[in-house]
Amino acid sequence: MTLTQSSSHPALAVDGLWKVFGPRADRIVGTELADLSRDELRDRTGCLVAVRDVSFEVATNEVFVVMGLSGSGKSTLVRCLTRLIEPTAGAVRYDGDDIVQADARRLRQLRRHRFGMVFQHFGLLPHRRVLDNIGYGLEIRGVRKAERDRRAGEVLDLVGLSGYADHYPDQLSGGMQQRVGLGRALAVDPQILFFDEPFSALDPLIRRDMQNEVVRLHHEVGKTMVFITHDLHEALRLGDRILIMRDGAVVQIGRPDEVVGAPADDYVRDFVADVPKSHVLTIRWVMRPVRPEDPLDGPEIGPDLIVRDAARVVLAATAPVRVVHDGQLLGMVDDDAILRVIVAEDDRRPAPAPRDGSAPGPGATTQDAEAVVAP
Ligand SMILES: Nc1ncnc2c1ncn2[C@@H]1O[C@H](COP(=O)(O)OP(=O)(O)OP(=O)(O)O)[C@@H](O)[C@H]1O
Repeated sequence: MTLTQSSSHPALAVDGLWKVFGPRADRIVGTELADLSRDELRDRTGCLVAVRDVSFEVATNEVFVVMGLSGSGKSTLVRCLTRLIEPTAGAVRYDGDDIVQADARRLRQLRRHRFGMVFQHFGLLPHRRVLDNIGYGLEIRGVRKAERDRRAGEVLDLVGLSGYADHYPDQLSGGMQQRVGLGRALAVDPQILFFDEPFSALDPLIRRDMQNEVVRLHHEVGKTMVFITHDLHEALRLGDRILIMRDGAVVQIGRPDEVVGAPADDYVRDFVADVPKSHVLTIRWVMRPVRPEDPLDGPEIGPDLIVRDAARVVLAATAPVRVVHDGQLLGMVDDDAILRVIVAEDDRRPAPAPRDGSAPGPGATTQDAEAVVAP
């Protein structure tokens, strides 16, 4: 998971997307009615705005996570992306092809050939073996049985279910059933995989296992993934970038370190308050400008190294560590900067502001930089 920002040719581009439930929903979009409170809007029109003018892009091979509390509109959003729910307004483009404008035939084609979906309730066919469940999408595409079984067999190994081809879903644990769901989505070799809270029903250990599985699969097959969750830790673990939603609208889109290091508002700040910052923030967030008197013979590290992973090198060094990218010296890191982040995780009392004018990460405010070291 190395991609951190959208490329010029995104796999998915969402532009001004709205979903309003209720009668004559399109009269709400972009008017002052949409600014009414939820209750007022319901009383006056019988409508509810579930997705509010949402725009974002997902780069090819990116893992893009949509996160928000229950009712914030995540499921509605992801269903609009494949038109399982009909958007009220806006565009959803795949390689430039707007799915909102697609006729029924084109829509079917897109769904069969481009998308894979993994939901919380696995939706497995109970009377079919694991192998046949995994091959189901290929069957719908009209792929012959021998080829289906060959491909399903490959995917079976990929999702860690070797030896379970002939089992039936009810003979498997929840985690294993979700592996079948994952396998079924992967078997058709989709361009984009959509996950709608796929692991919410699993117990925490299995859930972690499955998250690792997604990370591993992403490394192996390198798919574009859109992942919905209400769990911040899941979002931070999986996402190249995270979109945070509230009341149907986008509150922030950023890399995990940006969301944790520079939360857009109090809503996000609350979300990330308990995140161990050294596990998420990169060296970029704690380095300071180079001073003329700095010795330049210390060790060298990259700016995107996670603070926790850099701690050993920095704390063992006898000179300040140089932060270098593409041969360019970006800044320096001292023991202090590392310790401030780590100590702040144990001790949430206000700590002193940085003494050395440490450079906060890209786009951060002074307040954000202080929040990083002294939450
Ligand atoms: N078919 C529908 N008709 C009317 N309102 C709906 C419909 N589906 C969802 N909503 C409302 O839209 C809002 C967003 O719901 P949605 O399920 O997308 O949120 P969510 O963030 O996915 O929540 P959860 O995590 O609980 O599933 C909620 O207020 C919900 O009650």
